[in-house]
Amino acid sequence: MNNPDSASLNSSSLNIGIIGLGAIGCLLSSQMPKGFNVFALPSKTNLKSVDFQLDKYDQSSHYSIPVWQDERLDVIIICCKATQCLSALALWQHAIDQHSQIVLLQNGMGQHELIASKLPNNTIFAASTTEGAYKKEVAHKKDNDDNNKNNYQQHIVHAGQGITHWGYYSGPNKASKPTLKLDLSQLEGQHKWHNHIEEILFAKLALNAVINPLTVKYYCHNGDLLRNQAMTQELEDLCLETERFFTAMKWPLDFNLTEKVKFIAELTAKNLSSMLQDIQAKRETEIDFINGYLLNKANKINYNLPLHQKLFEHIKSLQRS
Ligand SMILES: NC(=O)C1=CN([C@@H]2O[C@H](COP(=O)(O)OP(=O)(O)OC[C@H]3O[C@@H](n4cnc5c(N)ncnc54)[C@H](OP(=O)(O)O)[C@@H]3O)[C@@H](O)[C@H]2O)C=CC1
Ligand SMILES: CC(C)(CO)C(=O)C(=O)O
Repeated sequence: MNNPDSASLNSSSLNIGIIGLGAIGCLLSSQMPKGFNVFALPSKTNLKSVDFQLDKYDQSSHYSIPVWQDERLDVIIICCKATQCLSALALWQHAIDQHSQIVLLQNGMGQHELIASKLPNNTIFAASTTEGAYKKEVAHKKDNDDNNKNNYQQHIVHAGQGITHWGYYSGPNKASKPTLKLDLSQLEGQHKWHNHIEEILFAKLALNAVINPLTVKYYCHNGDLLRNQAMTQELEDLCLETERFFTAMKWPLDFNLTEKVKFIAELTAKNLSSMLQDIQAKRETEIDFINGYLLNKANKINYNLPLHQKLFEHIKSLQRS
């Protein structure tokens, strides 16, 4: 289902800002139709544009997204990691006015509450994607001092097609169920409006909280979790602990978690989880917003999650080393 009311808005006159031009931010900006006014809000504020090559369906295309100058932004989509949301907001706070709709597009949970508390007058939406994309390399960096134009060239690979769900999260006019100004039907790829986006966020959280830390613990591809009896047993135990906690919290999970985790691990058998990729690249992981989010909520009701706790401490110790 598409966002019901947005089609009546003239999307081409909208100004869309994208904070975080990494793998998903670049992919999403490439999915905006020509004629949309899309502006980049990257981590390097001195750029004039963010330029990237995107490989998808065996084709390479080049994109150049102008960096936001002072345009009024109707919709701002935050595409950085959950851990980076607060600093990204601080960096680009001046680009946000109270009419800007904010969309958070990350794995994990907790960042929505943090951002909503910083922007109580803005309507917040959440999005979650099963698309797969990665940054191949920084091909080159051009500095043209003559016209003071700096371009930062990235190479993004769209590795797996998926679906992006969008939905209302929070805001000052909750009762009126505000709709997103962006008409999702005009975007390339699969984009769907969801009336209860928390369901999607919680489902992704449960999957990530099992697959990601286990692949780090065993330093393995997703599918390898199912090739060893002891590892599979641990995966099943972790699924059970997670499912029981979701039930205790009355969080939605309308599928059998063990079956779903096994299905996704098999479907993505040759993939390295995003958490393992972060560990390998010595980047901060999203553990605080995945297993850490569960532990935080569990602490508040004196609920024990021993398996999550152990994995959390393990990943944290790896991050420190
Ligand atoms: N990649 C994928 O296939 C998938 C990713 N996701 C989720 O999507 C989210 C984004 O992931 P992904 O695109 O892979 O991550 P990336 O690391 O590729 O991109 C994050 C981007 O945010 C930028 N950024 C960091 N801090 C700031 C800041 N203060 N202001 C502006 N920009 C900032 C980074 O810039 P810099 O590099 O300069 O720090 C980087 O370009 C994550 O939550 C991830 O879990 C979900 C499904 C699939
Ligand atoms: C579902 C999974 C585990 C697939 O790799 C993922 O979303 C991730 O790596 O973050």
